[in-house]
Amino acid sequence: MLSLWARSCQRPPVHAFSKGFKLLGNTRKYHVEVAFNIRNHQCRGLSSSTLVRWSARRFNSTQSAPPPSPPPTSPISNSAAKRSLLSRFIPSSLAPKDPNSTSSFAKIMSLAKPEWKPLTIAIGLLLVSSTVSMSVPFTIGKLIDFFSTTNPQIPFGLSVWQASGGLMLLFTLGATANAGRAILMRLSGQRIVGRLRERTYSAALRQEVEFVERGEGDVLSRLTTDTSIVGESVTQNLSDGLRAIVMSTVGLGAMFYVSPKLTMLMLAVVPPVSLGAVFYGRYLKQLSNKTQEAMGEMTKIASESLTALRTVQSYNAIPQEEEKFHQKILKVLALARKEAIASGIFFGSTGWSGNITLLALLSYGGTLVSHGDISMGDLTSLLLYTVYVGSGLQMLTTFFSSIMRGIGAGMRVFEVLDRTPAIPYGKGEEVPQNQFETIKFERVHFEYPSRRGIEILKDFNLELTAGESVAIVGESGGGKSSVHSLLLRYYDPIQGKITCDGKDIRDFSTVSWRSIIGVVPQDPVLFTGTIASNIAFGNPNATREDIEHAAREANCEFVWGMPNGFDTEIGRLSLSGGQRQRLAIARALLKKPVILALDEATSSLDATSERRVNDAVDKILRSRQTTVLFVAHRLSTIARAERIVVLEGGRITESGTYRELVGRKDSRFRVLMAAQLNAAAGEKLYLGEEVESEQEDEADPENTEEEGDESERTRQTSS
Ligand SMILES: Nc1ncnc2c1ncn2[C@@H]1O[C@H](COP(=O)(O)OP(=O)(O)OP(=O)(O)O)[C@@H](O)[C@H]1O
Repeated sequence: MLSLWARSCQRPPVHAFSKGFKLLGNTRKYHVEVAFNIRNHQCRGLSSSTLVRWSARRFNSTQSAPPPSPPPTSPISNSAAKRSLLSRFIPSSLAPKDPNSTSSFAKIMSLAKPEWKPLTIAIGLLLVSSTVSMSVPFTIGKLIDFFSTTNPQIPFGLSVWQASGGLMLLFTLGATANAGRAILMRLSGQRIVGRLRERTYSAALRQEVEFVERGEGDVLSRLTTDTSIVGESVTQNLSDGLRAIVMSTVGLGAMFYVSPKLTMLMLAVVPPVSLGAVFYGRYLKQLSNKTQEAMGEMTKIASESLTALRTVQSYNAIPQEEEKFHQKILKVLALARKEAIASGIFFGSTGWSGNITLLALLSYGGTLVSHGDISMGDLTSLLLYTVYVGSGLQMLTTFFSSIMRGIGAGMRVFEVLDRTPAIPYGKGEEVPQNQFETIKFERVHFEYPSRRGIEILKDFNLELTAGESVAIVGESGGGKSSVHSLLLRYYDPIQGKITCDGKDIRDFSTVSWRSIIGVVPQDPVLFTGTIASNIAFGNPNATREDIEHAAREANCEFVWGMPNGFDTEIGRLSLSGGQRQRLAIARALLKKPVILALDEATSSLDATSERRVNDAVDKILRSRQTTVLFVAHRLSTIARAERIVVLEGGRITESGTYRELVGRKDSRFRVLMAAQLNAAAGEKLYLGEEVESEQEDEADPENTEEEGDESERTRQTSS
């Protein structure tokens, strides 16, 4: 009976797997989208407050809970945590000993601080409902004695109906208080989780891209499942814990009042159960951490293949992806099995010891009744109180293990929250004015943090002057895009520096620095929304005229042909490669960048799209208001740049105008271009086209020089 009762009272541990996903069905999509596009968020130089506001809007629109209040600007303070109202209610013996756990515990408690009002009311209601329910065994005992006497007397001279009515009122009061407590706790819990998610999300967005890109799944799992476990710990589990404490202490007090001898007998089971609870809780915390890590890996596999569904399907790689996911699921299940066995053993043995105690109480209590030491009603009350105390103790165990689980999850969440990004976000000086004279890469050495020991750039030097356009050419994988990554401060050099008018760009705030740079990546990313919102990404205040002007400048004429024009809803991949590039150019132009980092799309564009993109680029070059750093592959783009630099072996080996480089008989540039022209000629031959004359035209430096001269002339005229 005790075990049955206890089992019904015991809250099953929150299973992170199902719960996290259920809770986050809608929000998840957005987090995945953003986690995958973190470079875009950062390079747009969105201000922190805009990001938080924006994410909160998108986030809250998918939550049923009331909107969370704006996130506090300061990080969680430890001193505040120590003063936390709720921490006073947690017995110190329950607080974990490991210093990391202790601070995580304090921080978790501090999360409840803004909710102190509803939580205090909830605690008051909890006391009321617990007092009422604790009076039930006593009342039942009295009723049994009342009905088993020949001349029943109700205290205070009340009639049976009056007494019944009074009891009914009391129980209704208890039930109402219980309902109020549950509602307040749940709402506070949702608000706490909402706030925690917002803060974690903001912290994740501010990390250097490498951190998020290396463990996207893990960050998402922290953001979703771990935060909900923490929220659960701080409200629901805490409420259950308080209830358990009230039930056990009041129950024990009542038992001592009825029969000290029987109470001592019952207490024999408490020490072994408590010891078991401590070990069980600690073991569960370790398991919980491992489970969350395994969940992160699982999420990463799923999000990677779902976002690349076209590739997965085109390569018939569904079985392969299923197998990878299955392996991760097996890992999660192995951990869940360990947890199931541990909880089975623990709850089975506590239930067994509870039943044995009850049996002992019945036998010894029966003897006491037969000797007339206690009444039948007293024995009944005592047995019922034992059940209450037993279930209270079991709830305490669950509470302890849930708190341990919450601490484990909290440590993972706070790891992101408290992490200092390797590239500080938004700290540093403002870029003085929106114009500069030179940007220099000075003796830059660079290697990716994930591939230490492999230098991509070795003693790389490059100078850009205001308004100049420079094309970096080189072999694939030579490090051209890495130069852009360094310029945008996705990474910092391991040696050397990048300076703007002599000042190291590391001294500038990343927000301010990135705000002067427009980026057109090789494979531009679109966000779910309208074409207008995609062009205005990072420029929430742009007017429709600004957006249309930028679109016109970028040759996005296809937008006017769409049924809903700029209000056409698009998804990640719902435009062609060329359209996406032009849209990305419009997005960059809207920002009115001082520097434009343009990574040319190579294979995705056909001849017409290429021409449209190049026309758009020409317009930018003609204005000479923007310094352009191209990563270029196609001769048609390369010829447009005022200066070409050849990147080989991690350094610049040649530099000059198109005419100069082509004019040098032994230049590496000629070799690189010849390889490209041969490839192009091969393509045309394959298509059965007449190539000779065209190839001659294109390969003849004189012809391309004319094109270069033409663009130079146009630039000079406009400037
Ligand atoms: N995030 C990363 N982590 C580790 N290594 C990377 C990363 N990105 C690129 N690399 C490596 O750095 C080298 C230079 O890459 P990068 O993209 O800069 O070359 P690229 O010249 O732009 O190539 P392509 O012309 O093919 O676009 C390559 O060997 C690549 O594998």
